[in-house]
Amino acid sequence: MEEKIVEPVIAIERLSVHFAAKVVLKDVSLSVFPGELIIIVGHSGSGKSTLLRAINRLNECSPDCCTKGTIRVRFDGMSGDIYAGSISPNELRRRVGMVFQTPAILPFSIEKNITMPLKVTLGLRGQALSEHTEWALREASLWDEVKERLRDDASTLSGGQQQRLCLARTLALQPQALLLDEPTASLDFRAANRIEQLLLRLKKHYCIVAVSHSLGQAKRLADRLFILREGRIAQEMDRQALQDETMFRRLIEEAF
Ligand SMILES: Nc1ncnc2c1ncn2[C@@H]1O[C@H](COP(=O)(O)OP(=O)(O)OP(=O)(O)O)[C@@H](O)[C@H]1O
Repeated sequence: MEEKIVEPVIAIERLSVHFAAKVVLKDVSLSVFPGELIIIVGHSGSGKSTLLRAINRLNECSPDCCTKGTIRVRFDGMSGDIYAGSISPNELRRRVGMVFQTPAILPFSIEKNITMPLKVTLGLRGQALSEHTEWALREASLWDEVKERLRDDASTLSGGQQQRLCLARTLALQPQALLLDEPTASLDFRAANRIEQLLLRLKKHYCIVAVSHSLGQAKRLADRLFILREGRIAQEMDRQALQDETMFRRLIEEAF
């Protein structure tokens, strides 16, 4: 029987990023396959957030940023090198949703945090708008907690709920990949655990690249782990290496 070749959804090749004279990423290559959850770890300042931001071209918001190398994507309705000029950053960011470390809620009600981007970006109105809003809140495992208080200000939610609201807002635009920058960093154990369970469910439908400071979290969640050191990939571990305690410790010691 012919073996089916699985193509990566995101293929990063020899990516280098500078801010003015400062080299932050050097020759980074990694691929993300369908349904994979990739975790990036590394010391503070090793370039983890810069790598995430390169995938949806957010580094370009800094005028002194220079990016070299390629990032090829294969999404429904979009394929090619995102830096080659034929893909618009806005279209790219719809397909590659990003959630930041500190929940970036909008200063409106819980409901409006979802409906506003849906109206502006997808032009939804009426019944379609409310159905899609409910779908996104369910997808982020938040609906049952907020369905009776949709008109309350989003700032009245707990930190973990705000993080899931941000995730719901990202999912509402139906991305094909998710970039998560330390999604549980500001949460207590219980709230972090809820997000972890949610990510394990979501990875069946989206490919996910997450930055984490927790090796325990990486062991629990990652299909593959990448360790960044001074802007380069110092180590890659697959699920087997992550589960083998002796190998895991040896590779971590080598890389850090
Ligand atoms: N817009 C920018 N302009 C100049 N330097 C930047 C910019 N963004 C990031 N840097 C620098 O790039 C380096 C890597 O930053 P980055 O945020 O990617 O690190 P990180 O590994 O995510 O760190 P942390 O774990 O502390 O969040 C840092 O030295 C940072 O100061």
